[in-house]
Formats: sequence, C-alpha cells, structure tokens
Amino acid sequence: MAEVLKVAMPKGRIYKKASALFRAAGLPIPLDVDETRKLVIPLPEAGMEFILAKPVDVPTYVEYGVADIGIVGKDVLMEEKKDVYELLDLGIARCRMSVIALPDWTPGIRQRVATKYPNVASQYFREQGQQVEVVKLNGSIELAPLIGLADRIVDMVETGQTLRENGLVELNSIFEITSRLIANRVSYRMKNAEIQQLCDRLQQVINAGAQL
Ligand SMILES: Nc1ncnc2c1ncn2[C@@H]1O[C@H](COP(=O)(O)OP(=O)(O)OP(=O)(O)O)[C@@H](O)[C@H]1O
Ligand SMILES: O=P(O)(O)OC[C@H]1O[C@H](OP(=O)(O)OP(=O)(O)O)[C@H](O)[C@@H]1O
Repeated sequence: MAEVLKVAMPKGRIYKKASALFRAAGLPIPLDVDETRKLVIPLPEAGMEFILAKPVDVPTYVEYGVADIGIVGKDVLMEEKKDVYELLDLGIARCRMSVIALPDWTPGIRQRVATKYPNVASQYFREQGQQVEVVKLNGSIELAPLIGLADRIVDMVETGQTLRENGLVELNSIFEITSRLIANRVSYRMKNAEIQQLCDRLQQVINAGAQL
C-alpha cells in the first residue's frame, strides 16, 4: 500500500501556482483550500495530506519530519539554511533578490540595510567586503529608504512595480528565485517510491513548459 505523503504547502501567493502544478501532474488537488481556515487537509484521492503553513515555516516542518515534503521559495531556503533535501526547481513564483536604494544613493563608510532576509544580506555584503548594519523588518521593506530607516534594502523584485511606485531603483540582483520541492531526509528514504513518483510527474509537467 502506498504511504500518504504529508506536504507542507505555503499559504498565499505560491499556493495557487503549486496546486495548479500538482493538478497538471494528474493529482486531484483543490484550488481554494487555502481560502478556508482549515490547516490540515486530507487528500486521500491524491495519497496526500496538505499542511497549510506560513511560507517561511515550511523548511522547519520538513526538517523536523512532521511534513515529508514541502514547497518553498529559494529565498527562504537561502535564509533559513535548514537540513533538508532540495529535490526539484518547480519554476514557479519567479522573482529575484536585489539590492535597492533611492536614485541619489551613494556609497558611505558604514551604511544601514533593511531586509526580511538578514542572513542573506549579511553574507552578501560580507562577500562584497562592505561593512553594513543589517536591520530586520517583516514586510513593506520599501518603506525603509523612503523614511530614512536605511540607506539600502535587500528585497524581492518581480515586476518592478513596487520600486516604480515608490521611486526606488534596483542597484543589482543577488540571485534568481523560484519555488522548490524539498524533502525530509528520513522521509526521502522511507517514502522514496511515493516521493520519486511525484518528482517524476512534476518534472514531466515542468519539462513540457506548462504555463501556470
Ligand atoms: N513579488 C513576488 N513575485 C513572485 N514571487 C514572490 C514575490 N514575492 C514573494 N514571492 C515568493 O513567494 C514566497 C511567498 O511569498 P508571500 O508574499 O506569499 O509570503 P510571505 O510574505 O512570507 O507571507 P506573509 O504575507 O504570510 O508574511 C516568497 O518566499 C517568494 O519565494
Ligand atoms: O516587483 P513587484 O512585482 O512589485 O514585487 C515585489 C514585491 O513583492 C513582495 O512583497 P509582498 O507582496 O510579499 O509584500 P510585503 O511587503 O508584505 O513583503 C516583495 O517584498 C516586494 O515588495
């Protein structure tokens, strides 16, 4: 008998794209479960159970093994550095991590950088040999240079609309972001057949270039 796969699914912008990818791979997954208040969703027909999580917590559930697999942005993986396997690049929720400032920004001796990703930002500026003070914020990061909290920010850019509407410029891009399929190390061995079958089905859809 095939084992049920416990899947940590991020609520929010990734959910719809990820569930569309699963459906394209032939799995009967509902479109709108993230709009209910229910957090654990049994999906017996798909051989799965969804755990609806805050995106940043997905690697934690997977590392601890309460979820066998999960879907998460590369940004979160780079920031959290959890002990999980990264199995597949799903190619969805594409954007980039960038350094952003007001157009009149100039390099100073010691500058302040605001971000939701303090580990990513600290590592980047260390590698660049730049001394900066990193301030952690939890959202609306673009506010920081506008109101004088920071000289630069490290944040995600997709369409560039947020930057344009706030008169900010992208100084440089640090890395590209897409969502990834991750697995718990023990689950990957114990439920290998189920996980491998899912990876193969998803890979086929990704290779076919389905527009989700
Ligand atoms: N503008 C964007 N375009 C494309 N992908 C994005 C964009 N912003 C975020 N993402 C991707 O989607 C993931 C989840 O983003 P989302 O905004 O849903 O979550 P969050 O801001 O962490 O959650 P919450 O709003 O609950 O705090 C990010 O980790 C990133 O990989
Ligand atoms: O280039 P764009 O298409 O404008 O997308 C980029 C914006 O999207 C994300 O914000 P999100 O919507 O997650 O809101 P947040 O500020 O609460 O993090 C990100 O932090 C940027 O602010």
